[in-house]
Amino acid sequence: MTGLENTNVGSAVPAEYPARRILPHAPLLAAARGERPVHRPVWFMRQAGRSLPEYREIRAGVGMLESCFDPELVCEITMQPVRRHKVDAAILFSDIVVPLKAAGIDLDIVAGTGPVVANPVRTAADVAALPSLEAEEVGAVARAVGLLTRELGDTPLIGFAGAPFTLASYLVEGGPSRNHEHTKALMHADPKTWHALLGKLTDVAIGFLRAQIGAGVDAVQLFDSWAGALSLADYREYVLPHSERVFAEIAGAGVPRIHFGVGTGELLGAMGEAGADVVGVDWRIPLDVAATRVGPGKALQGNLDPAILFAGREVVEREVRRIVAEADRALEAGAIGHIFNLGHGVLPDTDPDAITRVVELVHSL
Ligand SMILES: O=C(O)CCc1c2[nH]c(c1CC(=O)O)Cc1[nH]c(c(CC(=O)O)c1CCC(=O)O)Cc1[nH]c(c(CC(=O)O)c1CCC(=O)O)Cc1[nH]c(c(CCC(=O)O)c1CC(=O)O)C2
Repeated sequence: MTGLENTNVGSAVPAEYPARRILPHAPLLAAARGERPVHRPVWFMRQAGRSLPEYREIRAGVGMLESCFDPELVCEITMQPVRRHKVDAAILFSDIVVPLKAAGIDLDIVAGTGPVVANPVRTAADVAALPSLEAEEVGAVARAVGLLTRELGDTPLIGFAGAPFTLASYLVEGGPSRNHEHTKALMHADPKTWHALLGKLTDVAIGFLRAQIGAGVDAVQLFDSWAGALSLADYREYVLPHSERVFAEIAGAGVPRIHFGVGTGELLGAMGEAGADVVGVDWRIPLDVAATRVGPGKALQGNLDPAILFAGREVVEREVRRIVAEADRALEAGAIGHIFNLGHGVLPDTDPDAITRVVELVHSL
């Protein structure tokens, strides 16, 4: 019993995917598909957010989750880094817990902490009581995507969802966690309940991604930010089948799929099996080494350490050049493309001008 049986895929499933923008020359989409981009694409996780004064200004007095359900505000916040940095992709301003909130789970995002869940999920009864995600509950997000596809012109829009394991960790721990002890205890002590929980969260992720794809995003990223807390054996047994189902259920949409985690150096081979087109790599492993672990036929994304942006122009330039050289060696080692990114999100106090300079440098290489 893997817990994968008779799980209904979330009802946030459009009948069919409406026509999407055709962006024949978008470097991000070309790199993801192994075609030759006109220049090396670059974007940054968390590019929309606290590093930008214009973000802090427009968010003043508006709650984080409240802002995620305001289509016009989501559109403006998403556009801010695109206008300022001239990045090769926009990433939808939302959060990994948005579909959980939309489904009716009692949680909030506490500044300086992150998502906090009122009633942590610990038992089979808690799992059985979890609500499923209905399409209309994320209608505001779909409307934001619609506004953005008109505003963005030829720049692709990346949608995203939290991966089943990372979402489960927030629900079981009740908030950010260093050791994930309640999550791992449930995983090992009650596999049946664990797989039932991940099955429900897989449906939520699929439903959230399908709502975004149906509204016109051009690529998607699955954030398994906490997967690095797991051993390879546990990742394969308790997590991979569920992440695999997310990618399989959205494969028909024909949009590039990016699979990202943090601290995943030992998991890259298994993550490569989940079925995504691109694997995001954190800064702890060189991209050419990552290419040998992920296996051939995938594009790679990454992987500048976000902290390097605080080290001054010379260091940033040296490190960007190193990563581009490692990416070119990765292409010789079987990777089909490279999307320049950080190894995790932009840190809140980053100098926005340092980010703009990285875009200019990457485009010049
Ligand atoms: O420190 C805090 O105030 C809580 C930050 C936090 C949030 N969600 C959270 C966390 C935990 C964490 O990031 O460590 C929880 C969260 N949100 C997200 C992730 C995935 C990840 O970043 O690894 C996670 C888990 C991060 C982790 O636990 O390591 C995803 C996320 N949040 C967000 C976005 C969208 C975007 O950046 O455009 C995205 C996805 C796209 C991306 O990463 O680029 C946006 C977001 N979420 C949030 C914020 C801060 C809101 C504010 O105070 O103005 C912001 C904006 C910003 O980062 O400045 C809230």
